Amino acid sequence: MEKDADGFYSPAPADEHTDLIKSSFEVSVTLADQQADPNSPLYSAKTFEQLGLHADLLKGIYDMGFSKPSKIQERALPLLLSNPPTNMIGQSQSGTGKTAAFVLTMLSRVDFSKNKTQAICLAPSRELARQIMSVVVAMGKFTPVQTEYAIKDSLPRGTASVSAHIVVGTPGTMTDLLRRKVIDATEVKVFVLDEADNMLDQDGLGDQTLRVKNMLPRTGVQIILFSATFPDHVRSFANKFAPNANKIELQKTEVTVDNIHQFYMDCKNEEHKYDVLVSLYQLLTIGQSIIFCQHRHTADRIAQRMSAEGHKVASLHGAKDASERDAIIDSFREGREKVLITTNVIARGIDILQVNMVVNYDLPLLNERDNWGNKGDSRPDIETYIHRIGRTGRFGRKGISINFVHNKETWAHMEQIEQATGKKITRIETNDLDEMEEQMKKALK
Ligand SMILES: Nc1ncnc2c1ncn2[C@@H]1O[C@H](COP(=O)(O)OP(=O)(O)OP(=O)(O)O)[C@@H](O)[C@H]1O
Repeated sequence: MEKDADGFYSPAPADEHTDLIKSSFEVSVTLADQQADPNSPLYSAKTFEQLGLHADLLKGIYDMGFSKPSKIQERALPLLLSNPPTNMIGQSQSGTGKTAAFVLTMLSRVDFSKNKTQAICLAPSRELARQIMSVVVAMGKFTPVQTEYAIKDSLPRGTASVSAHIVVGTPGTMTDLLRRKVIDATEVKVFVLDEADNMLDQDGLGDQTLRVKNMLPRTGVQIILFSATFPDHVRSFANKFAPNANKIELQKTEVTVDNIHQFYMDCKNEEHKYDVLVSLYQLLTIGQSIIFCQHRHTADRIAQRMSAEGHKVASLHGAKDASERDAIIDSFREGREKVLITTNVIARGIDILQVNMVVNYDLPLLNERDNWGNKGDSRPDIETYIHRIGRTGRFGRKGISINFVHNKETWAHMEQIEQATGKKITRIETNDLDEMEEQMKKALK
């Protein structure tokens, strides 16, 4: 099975199982080469057969077109599947296959003869929850797995109870369904947090996630935390949340993958950023692109302006209603839209292989407030940066990110990002389209 036009999995013609990574530019690197390179995060010495998976799940994996596990899958799966179940805190770069590791664990631990919820997975956005569900359904294709969403507007009004084996959702709706006993948690034995550092952050979803955990059985639940990033300030909470966990960790400088080439453009001012973005349009539409803004209103404003000037772009953010959000991301997955202007709502986890360019129209910032709630000095949000650029360069593919800087402050932010990630960010001139195209082609080769 390969991803269909919707970006979800569906059966592929037999001859389409190829290791060649497709891109709009000619690409010579093959996935097989990378999976044979011990320095690659995709490397594995083992086969899926050696990881102790059930035959029905192996069928699901091969049907998705996977041939070898990645490093995180090889290392995590034996630990995740061993008995007695042990908690896991797992870190691996963006786009290296963490989803399969936790989805296979949920599917392996479910007793399909019991119509009870046995695994719960939380993600920070409805878009990511829906994507994870598509992987559960694809990998579980040869099992009798029943699934249900816990995302806004997903259950018909008046649903009294859910008996699905696996429930995937966002923390607010999950809390609501557990509290109202629509989901019976008494038989839950696996609890997964994808993007765990974000889910546990006290400034973010931490409280809600803890509320969900407190409604699960006190013992006998295997807690699985996965992310590409685990900043120091959430590590200690993660250790408490998933006690005695097996840990797979990355060094700080290993967190970004080398196949994403990072650039910056020195814009004159805020308005010039818009002009530069418009001048990039042709390059943005060679493959697909995601443009990240700090605020919803910026995303809307840019999208409206560009549309009015005849460019085809879409915008997506958390202020849109659920059905509209689903339609926009589905349309982008299908490739009907090539440029998506958005906020941090889809900075994490979203896996669309055709995305070969990410633009940080605004660099991501931490919400710094002093004790009185006033805005203090701004600092770049390094983790969000890493996740944003990780929307390209999925599973060994090449990708490009471009940061727009336009004043002293944004320059300083970019330098801090460069320092923290240990990766060079190369300048591209804003006024030389040919050179820009050349650089980009080189980066994608
Ligand atoms: N063993 C494999 N062989 C081939 N493709 C794989 C394999 N494992 C995962 N993939 C593919 O790699 C892509 C990235 O996987 P996934 O979305 O799980 O990454 P991730 O590590 O969760 O990234 P992020 O940190 O951004 O959430 C997906 O398209 C997935 O189908």
